[in-house]
Amino acid sequence: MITFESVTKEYPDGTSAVSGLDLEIPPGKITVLVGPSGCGKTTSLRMINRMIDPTSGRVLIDGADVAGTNPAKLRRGIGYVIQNAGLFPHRTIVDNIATVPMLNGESKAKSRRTALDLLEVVGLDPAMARRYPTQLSGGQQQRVGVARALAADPPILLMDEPFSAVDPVVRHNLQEELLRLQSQLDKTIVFVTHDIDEAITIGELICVLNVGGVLEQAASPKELLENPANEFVSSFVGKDRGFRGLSFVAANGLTLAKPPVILRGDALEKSTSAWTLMVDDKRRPLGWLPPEATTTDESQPLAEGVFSPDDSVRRALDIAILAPSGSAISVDDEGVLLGTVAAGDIVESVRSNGSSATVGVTV
Ligand SMILES: Nc1ncnc2c1ncn2[C@@H]1O[C@H](COP(=O)(O)OP(=O)(O)OP(=O)(O)O)[C@@H](O)[C@H]1O
Repeated sequence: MITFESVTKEYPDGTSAVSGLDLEIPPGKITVLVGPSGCGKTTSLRMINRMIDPTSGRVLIDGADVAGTNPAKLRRGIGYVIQNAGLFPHRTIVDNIATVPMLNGESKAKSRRTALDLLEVVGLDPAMARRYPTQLSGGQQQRVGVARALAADPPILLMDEPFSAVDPVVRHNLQEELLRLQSQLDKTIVFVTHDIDEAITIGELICVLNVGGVLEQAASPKELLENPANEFVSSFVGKDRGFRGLSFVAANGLTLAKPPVILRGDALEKSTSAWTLMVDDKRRPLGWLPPEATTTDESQPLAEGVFSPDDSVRRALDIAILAPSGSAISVDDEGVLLGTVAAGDIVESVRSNGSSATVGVTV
């Protein structure tokens, strides 16, 4: 548990970066500090590892005031990841990652073995170990940054806009990767971003800060979308919070229809006015056949994907909107067809169960 007790930070020029921050950051979860530029996110984060000391108030880790711990020692137990990874340019990837274990007294050989293992953990080919940072893409460097922060196996990980410098696709992959890692590692992660979408994707607790380091709301993503505490939070969360709220509604309650189905290889007996789903011999969906199709060669691949009952209504609606047929296909764990649901029926289902902002309803 990381606790901020009435923490204030005023810089020597009089800037009030954080004022009277009271916050409890739970262990083993991802807590996101989010807010507009200059609201004191980085300042708050850096007060945890004493890169910055508060002007008044206390930051406690498991009840102990960090002010009583030697900063260098403190930082070796707290991983730190920043934008652009901040790798040492003249060290190879393996040596970048091995730095902290070596500082902690591990032998070079053992530290390098740890580093190679971590490359795999963060999804990088160990063959990259001998390269230098500039020989990696931005996303790969960011993964190395995460591996380096994990190298001493610290219980706490501080991440300051770690994925901001990469393109949206890589960013999405890195977010997914972080969630996958966290499901195995259970670290206490404090993550700074100015992007509310990123906060909602990865955060278990989201702390919305206003300029001057004022905490406007600390809540789960679902709670934040459902009940923004005030005007500032609701405008920061965005106008489409109703749609985003569907991320927290399970798709398992949607009523599925049985679409017309044709087996791959079978001849079309008669043309139909409806979209027909082509399946394989195990009833796994392969593609949509347009109305009036005369041959299965006209089938359109399922580029938009399929959803499972464990997915969210948002995912189902997204698929339905993108699908040429206007319907989303649901499959079981083996990829076998369960049924389909049209975009309009998804919306109707949500509406009849209350507005989508009333997340948590089972449709
Ligand atoms: N060393 C400093 N001296 C004076 N003022 C500073 C210093 N560092 C930060 N500030 C100011 O403190 C306020 C909070 O800065 P901070 O970097 O914590 O914000 P942030 O929310 O992380 O912003 P961003 O999203 O733009 O990175 C800002 O007004 C900033 O200009």
